[in-house]
Amino acid sequence: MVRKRKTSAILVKKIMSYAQLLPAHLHSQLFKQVRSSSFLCQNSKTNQNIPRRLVLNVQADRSSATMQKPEMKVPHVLTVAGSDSGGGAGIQADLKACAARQVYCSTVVTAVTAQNTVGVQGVDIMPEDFVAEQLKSVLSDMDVDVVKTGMLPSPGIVRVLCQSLREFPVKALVVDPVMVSTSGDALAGPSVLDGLREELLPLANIVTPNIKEASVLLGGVPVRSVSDMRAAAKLIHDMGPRNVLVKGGDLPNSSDAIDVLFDGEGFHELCASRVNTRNTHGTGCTLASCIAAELAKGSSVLEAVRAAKHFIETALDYSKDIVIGNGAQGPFDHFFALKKVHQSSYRQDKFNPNDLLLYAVTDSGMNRKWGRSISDAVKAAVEGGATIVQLREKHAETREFLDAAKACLKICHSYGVPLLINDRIDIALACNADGVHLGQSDMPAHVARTLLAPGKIIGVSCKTPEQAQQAWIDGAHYIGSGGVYPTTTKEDNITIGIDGLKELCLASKLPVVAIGGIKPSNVRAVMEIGVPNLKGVAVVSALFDRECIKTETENLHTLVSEAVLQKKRA
Ligand SMILES: Cc1ncc(COP(=O)(O)OP(=O)(O)O)c(N)n1
Ligand SMILES: Cc1ncsc1CCOP(=O)(O)O
Ligand SMILES: [Mg+2]
Repeated sequence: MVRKRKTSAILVKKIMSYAQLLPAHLHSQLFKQVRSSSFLCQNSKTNQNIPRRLVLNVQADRSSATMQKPEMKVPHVLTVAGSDSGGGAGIQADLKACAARQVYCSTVVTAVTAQNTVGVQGVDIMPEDFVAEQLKSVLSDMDVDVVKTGMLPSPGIVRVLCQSLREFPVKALVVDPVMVSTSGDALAGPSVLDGLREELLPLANIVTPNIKEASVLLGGVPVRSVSDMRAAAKLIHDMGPRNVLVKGGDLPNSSDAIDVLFDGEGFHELCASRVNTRNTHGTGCTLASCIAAELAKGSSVLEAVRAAKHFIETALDYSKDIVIGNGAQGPFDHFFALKKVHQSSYRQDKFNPNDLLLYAVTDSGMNRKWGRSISDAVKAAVEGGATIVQLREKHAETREFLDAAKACLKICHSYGVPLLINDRIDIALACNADGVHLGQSDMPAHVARTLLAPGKIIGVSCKTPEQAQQAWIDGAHYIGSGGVYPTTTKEDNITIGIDGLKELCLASKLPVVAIGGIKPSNVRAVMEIGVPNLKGVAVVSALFDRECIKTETENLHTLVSEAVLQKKRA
């Protein structure tokens, strides 16, 4: 009896999947036959049971009813790199990074290294003809979106790669100019440099040198500070790549991992917390592969770089205590998201607490006063360096709010900045915003969590340690706390002062952003309260009730970044 029920469940499943392959007009035939008793026969090739009469009908009907083939384009990165027998870097890191970012990855192997956590014991370089053959195999057949390069150990390999890229153009090229392994062993000699500089870099959308590689690319110019990194990024940009990301992870005397991105017009300084761990082997390969994966999915360069940096920071933090190998530098775990050990995964997914640095909160009254649309105001704020935006449109009609939210989402995402909606979960759901900000009288965060997709950000306003404790239990990602100073933006708002803010921060594990009356003259005093989970300031009038939003945002961004750096140095 039990067996019979099991069998029929399997058959129903099979029939349903078979139905998906058929043109719609054959579905009714299939289901009619399912009800009759003699509907199964064996397919001679696959030995699978399939509906008998339907097979005959499909054969008779071939000319008009071709089998429907469901087509789904899979984002695809091709990595052209060396194999690391230890599995931490090279091709192996690239495969894991792309898999973790849900992107398909094909591989062209340029060299095989004998390598472990101690160092590189041997390198066998592939003949350039065979690299060319691998490139042709993949590029002539598969729909590759982005090519990412790692170890290119001979000038001939650089040459055949450039020839292949000209023959089979792709959407983007990410060049990680790998020259030295993390253990200090040389992986590409000076003979490769000319080809890299003259042939490959002009084809690249982005090149990602660390400070040592930037220095080598520039013929030995020292790169020792953030301002050296900016100068180096500009000079490397002159070699032809559209974007240059100089990675400052090895900068001396820096408690943060600061990278500089130059896009030919302006600089973006991207800051991530330095994770104290030995397990950093493969971070360069992984970062470049994540950037490639995000570009393959359609992100902008800035968005891709931000997402990749956040991925690395989270992976390093998750893996900081794992032990693989006996050497000085171990690999890390790319698949932290599969292991729900840390916190529940939604708390980590999309949210980067560093994004709270300069939180721009809009106000419809102020935009009306200055004759600006919501999207123009938001554009100016993100151009000026706002790191997260909240639409707080208390008087907007639903449709107007939704249209504005959609437009703002496009703008924010093109700068890699998350967009949250104040109060209105319906608007957040309808425009697929990155999350919501909720007050004490809004929907409780744990209920909002059940409505929003996993990974969407939830912020909660709190004035007291008890409210902060509840926000943590409810699964909030961050707390907005204030008014720190008196404000006219929010009626009847109780001021908690610097002391109230500090007390709340100390009582919570969650990242906190301070709000209420914050402006250039007091931002330093707020950030100086000396608690690690105070991540930034949220501001309405000091940005949106001013003549030039972009200038005010730039100014405040500089002040708050300086305050954070100083806090870290202290
Ligand atoms: C970042 C941030 N913090 C606090 C608030 C205030 O939210 P709430 O208490 O719900 O008040 P309204 O903004 O809805 O008036 C906020 N909006 N953002
Ligand atoms: C929304 C909100 N919540 C607490 S204070 C405040 C208003 C902040 O506005 P401003 O930055 O203009 O003081
Ligand atoms: Mg509210």
